[in-house]
Amino acid sequence: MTTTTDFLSHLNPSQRQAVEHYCGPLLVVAGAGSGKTRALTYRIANLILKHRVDPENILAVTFTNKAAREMKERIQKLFAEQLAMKEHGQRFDLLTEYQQMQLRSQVYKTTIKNLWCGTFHSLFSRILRFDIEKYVDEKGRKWNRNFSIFDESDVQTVIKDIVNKQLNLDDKKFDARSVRYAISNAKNQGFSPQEFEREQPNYRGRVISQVYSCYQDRLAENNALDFDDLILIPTRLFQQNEQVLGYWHRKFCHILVDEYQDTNRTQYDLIRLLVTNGEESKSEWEWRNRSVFVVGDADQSIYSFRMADFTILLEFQNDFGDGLPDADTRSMVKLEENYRSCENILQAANELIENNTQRIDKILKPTRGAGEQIYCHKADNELEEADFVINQIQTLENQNPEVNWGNFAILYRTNAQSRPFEELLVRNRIPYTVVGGMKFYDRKEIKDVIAYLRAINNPSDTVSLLRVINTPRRGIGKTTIDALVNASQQLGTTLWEILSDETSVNTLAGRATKAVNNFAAMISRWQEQVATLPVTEVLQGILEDSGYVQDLMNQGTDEATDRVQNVQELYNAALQFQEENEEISLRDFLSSAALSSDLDNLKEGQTAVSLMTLHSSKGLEFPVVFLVGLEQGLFPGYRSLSDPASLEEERRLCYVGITRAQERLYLSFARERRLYGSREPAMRSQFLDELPEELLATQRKSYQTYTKSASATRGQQQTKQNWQVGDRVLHKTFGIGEITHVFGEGNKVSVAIKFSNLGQKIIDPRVAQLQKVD
Ligand SMILES: Nc1ncnc2c1ncn2[C@@H]1O[C@H](COP(=O)(O)OP(=O)(O)OP(=O)(O)O)[C@@H](O)[C@H]1O
Ligand SMILES: [Mg+2]
Repeated sequence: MTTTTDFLSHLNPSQRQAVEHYCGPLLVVAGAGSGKTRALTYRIANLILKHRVDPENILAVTFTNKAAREMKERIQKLFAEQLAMKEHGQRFDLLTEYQQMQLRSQVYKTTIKNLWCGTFHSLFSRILRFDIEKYVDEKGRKWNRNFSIFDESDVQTVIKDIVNKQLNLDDKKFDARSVRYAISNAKNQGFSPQEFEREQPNYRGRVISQVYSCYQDRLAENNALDFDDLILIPTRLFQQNEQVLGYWHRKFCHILVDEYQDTNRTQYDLIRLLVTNGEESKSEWEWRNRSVFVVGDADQSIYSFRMADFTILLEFQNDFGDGLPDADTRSMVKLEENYRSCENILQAANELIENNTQRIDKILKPTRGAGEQIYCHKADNELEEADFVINQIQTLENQNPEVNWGNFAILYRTNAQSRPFEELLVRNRIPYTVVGGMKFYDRKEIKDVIAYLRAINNPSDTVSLLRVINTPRRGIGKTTIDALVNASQQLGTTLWEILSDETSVNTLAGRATKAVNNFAAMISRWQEQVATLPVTEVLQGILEDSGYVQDLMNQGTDEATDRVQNVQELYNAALQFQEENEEISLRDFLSSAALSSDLDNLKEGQTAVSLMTLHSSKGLEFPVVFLVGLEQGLFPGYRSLSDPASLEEERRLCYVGITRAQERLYLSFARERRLYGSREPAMRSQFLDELPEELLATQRKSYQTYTKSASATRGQQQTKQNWQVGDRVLHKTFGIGEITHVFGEGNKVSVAIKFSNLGQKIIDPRVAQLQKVD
């Protein structure tokens, strides 16, 4: 008979030490692929199985929704295996399908559904659905439980409106994007508009703080929150209200955080408040039956542009170990074996990251064989690079029966790089997903339908009402809408209060009176029914009543048919949501929709090539990885070339990319690239030069075939000017340097020169009047 802790045999001794840790703080630091996430997952299982912790008392924070789902699936599997032995005396995989299904559903009901496991945003939006009514902001404003979550495009709409109409600012100087970024930064640092204004030394900053203040007014008027609020407001609420904090502190006795190196200050504040109940430190006694367990790798900290701060990880032991004897030795575990990547890949990653100065040295030992060499491909341009990658994918897929499309990932620095790969994948009929690209929930038709649901759920949500009031067209024109909006602004009421009052509508809406009244009556009707009907019925009902789908069908174009299918897919999502969740009200569905991304659609074992930015690839692994666009100015990015700290961040990003690969890694760069419109010569990334040469193979054969076809389309190759790699040259400003690359042909030639103090620069020799020196 198997015991309940048998699953611990899947762990090495250090992982086991981490998993079996029960009370107090514990930090697990280790390099990529060393089983940190596995340790965290198993620890949850161990808390429940061995220490009999109620799943409701566990809070597990992951970096993506996909990671949360995977974690829950793993735990479900572990538990089902345990139950199989206990109830049937058999291994799970030997049971009948029916028995397996029964066990899984039993585990789901008793454990998984009660576990609080998700991203910071999803977990804390759930907490706000309980408690936001107890929160009061600095101006005394309140929100109710049905709050809407504004996504990026809602936020941009609101900001544009404030800049252009409310404050009459020049939208070139105060473009919505940069203003939004500044406001988001302020929020991530925990500043209210007033606090932010006090920090501003100049005119621009003060104007932005004014926009911030108006923006907060709008959010409050709409009973809405943005993504940053989902973190900031719980922090404030916890600081404001001891009882609320006390409740959640008592509830979550065990808190676990994955990817802790990418936590920002406000997220950290939240965790700290929950762990300590707002007290300075905890004595040994107070840690009884309580723990905080975080795992991370400072070398994989890649979100500093979102204010992530890996010193939070480095300070963990001081932060939470205060008041404990020998906190230093007791509260940290290091993992040193890498289980993911073949030795060559791992060695390349290790050598690369050693070039960073800001790091703590750590050991990462291979457990797998050397594997293949890393292939480095030099392409003529971005099209030929894509050609190379897709060819390799096809060849590997054809040659190996056990390989499927899901084994491949193409990773790039910026989203804009995906297009040539996508085009070739489509042309070759290879299934693929773009992770984190155009999100399903960003599509127009989905946003329209969601806006209907949001307006029903939260009638104060003017942004949503305005989106659907005349979609599909029902004869409510701009003049009527303006009149209604103006009236609401002048009276200081919500738009809905005007719309739902027939007398006001009759006075204001002119010829559109009937249409407006019908629209308002339709929304009210569904508002009344929402409490008693499942989401799917509300959705179907509003789609019929509003004529939205009918209108699309009448259009009869391919595009409209696509849109109808997407709306159908949303219905499927609602259905799935109802089947999977306990809390199935419309507001919960809207929260989950607002927080999902395409990353969620990538299911385990799915057979499609994955395309994503390096940032989205964190925590994932693939047998074959193509890391493309390794060029100076692209990766590392242009701005980081003159800023050592951000160069180190780019290097960490490269480390993340390399360590996603399990068996094969391909690196590529192009000599010339068209990006954002213009075609520019490019130079191989310095990161390539930082990798051990003996591990790299250049694919001569395929390189030659590809260059042949590419140059054939361009016509005869012209001879280069007499500049050659290795030439020593004198530049009138930068002094003497050595040519490392020659780009372009004929009179379009440019050269890369390495200057001893300045690094490499690309220069047009004619403009710079370069002179050769001996
Ligand atoms: N003790 C072990 N024995 C065998 N395989 C293991 C062990 N621990 C982890 N693995 C496997 O190694 C791979 C990497 O594990 P995991 O994703 O947990 O690493 P990680 O440290 O979280 O990586 P990252 O830093 O990229 O997030 C996974 O496929 C996992 O199943
Ligand atoms: Mg991990």
